[in-house]
Amino acid sequence: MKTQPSTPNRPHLAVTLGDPAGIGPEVILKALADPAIAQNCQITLVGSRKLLQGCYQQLKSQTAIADPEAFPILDIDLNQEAIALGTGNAASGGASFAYMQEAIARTLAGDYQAIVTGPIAKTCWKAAGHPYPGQTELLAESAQIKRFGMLFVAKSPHSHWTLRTLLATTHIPLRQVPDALTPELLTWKLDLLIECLRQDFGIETPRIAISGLNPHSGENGQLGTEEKDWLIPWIKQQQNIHPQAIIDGPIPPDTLWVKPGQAWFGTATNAHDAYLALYHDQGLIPVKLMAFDKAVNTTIGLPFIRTSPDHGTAFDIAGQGIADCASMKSALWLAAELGSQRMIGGESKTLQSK
Ligand SMILES: NC(=O)c1ccc[n+]([C@@H]2O[C@H](COP(=O)([O-])OP(=O)(O)OC[C@H]3O[C@@H](n4cnc5c(N)ncnc54)[C@H](O)[C@@H]3O)[C@@H](O)[C@H]2O)c1
Ligand SMILES: N[C@H](C(=O)O)[C@H](O)COP(=O)(O)O
Repeated sequence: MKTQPSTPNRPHLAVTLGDPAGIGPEVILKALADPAIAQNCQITLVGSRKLLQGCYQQLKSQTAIADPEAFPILDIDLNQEAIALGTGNAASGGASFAYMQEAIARTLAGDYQAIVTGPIAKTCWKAAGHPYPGQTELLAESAQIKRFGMLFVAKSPHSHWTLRTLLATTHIPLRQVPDALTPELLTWKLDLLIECLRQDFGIETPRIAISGLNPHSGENGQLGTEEKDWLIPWIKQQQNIHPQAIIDGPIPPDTLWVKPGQAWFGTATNAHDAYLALYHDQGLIPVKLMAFDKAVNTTIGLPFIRTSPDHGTAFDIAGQGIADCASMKSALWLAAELGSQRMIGGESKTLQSK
């Protein structure tokens, strides 16, 4: 398939279908039923044409859904017979991995400015012989990037305030978290976050809140010593290193989320521009509680833009036509917005009809 060149300020997005047994194809076609998205970017679908057509035929009578033939399709048809909606397996994992590989290779070759990924199941990748912790790590490895981050971005429909949460550690067992957290790790995660807030979100003097690890941030060593031993001195050091940023913390991990919760519902105006959570569920429980239907998983530090919905494959509802496409829509919007900003050299550009 020949790819079209990107037109000025209208970035070209490669949209991978995710696990073909999950809700990825459904939420992508539902999101693309909104014509405003394609006004602001070019879309190429990466995955099985047959699967997309099947999804469209099955759901077109019951819901607003885009005809996949309205978009270029990079057709990758792999062992279709072994794939059953709602049951992820090695075949579905192998297919979603192949979609990603193709999208990444073409993006690195310059065909696309961004990759928007449908959800995959890590167990299915493992069953197919690809034991990556997630798509994030495959993207970073393929781009030969060692320093990258998982940032969740969600715009409140109530107040229009934006919640940004970076996870310092991601897909590791909880038991390993305290050992994985080091001043070195947090230093480059914070550097990456500050750079991203400036470059992609136009926030020159970002206010960042950093979570503690232990209950009440250790209560002066009584409930855990990481804060006293190194986190508090490290934060003081970072405040000196980054005079153009305001860095607060460690804030006790429970109360950290009170202000963003209020800002989300419009009852506080002084929440931080970004939050650095120390582990996966410390950051993602509040994000998904507030914004499961809005949040976008963004990989920062890559040479291209990557966004994804915050939800997973939802095998339990695949094929029923009831999957909510709002998070996928937000992922497409954010990729288009960040892509067009980078194309015009970092100047902010508001998208049409958002
Ligand atoms: N972007 C990604 O690739 C991504 C993100 C999160 C989880 N995952 C993976 O997905 C798999 C399943 O994870 P899980 O069960 O923890 O989370 P999940 O998000 O797939 O499902 C959690 C619950 O939310 C519901 N749900 C999810 N998305 C929905 C939508 N758009 N509309 C309506 N209901 C929705 C599901 O039906 C389920 O009840 C795992 O393998 C996980 O690693 C992938
Ligand atoms: N931790 C993410 C979430 O819960 O939404 C998700 O699993 C990310 O996975 P990828 O690395 O595949 O984007």
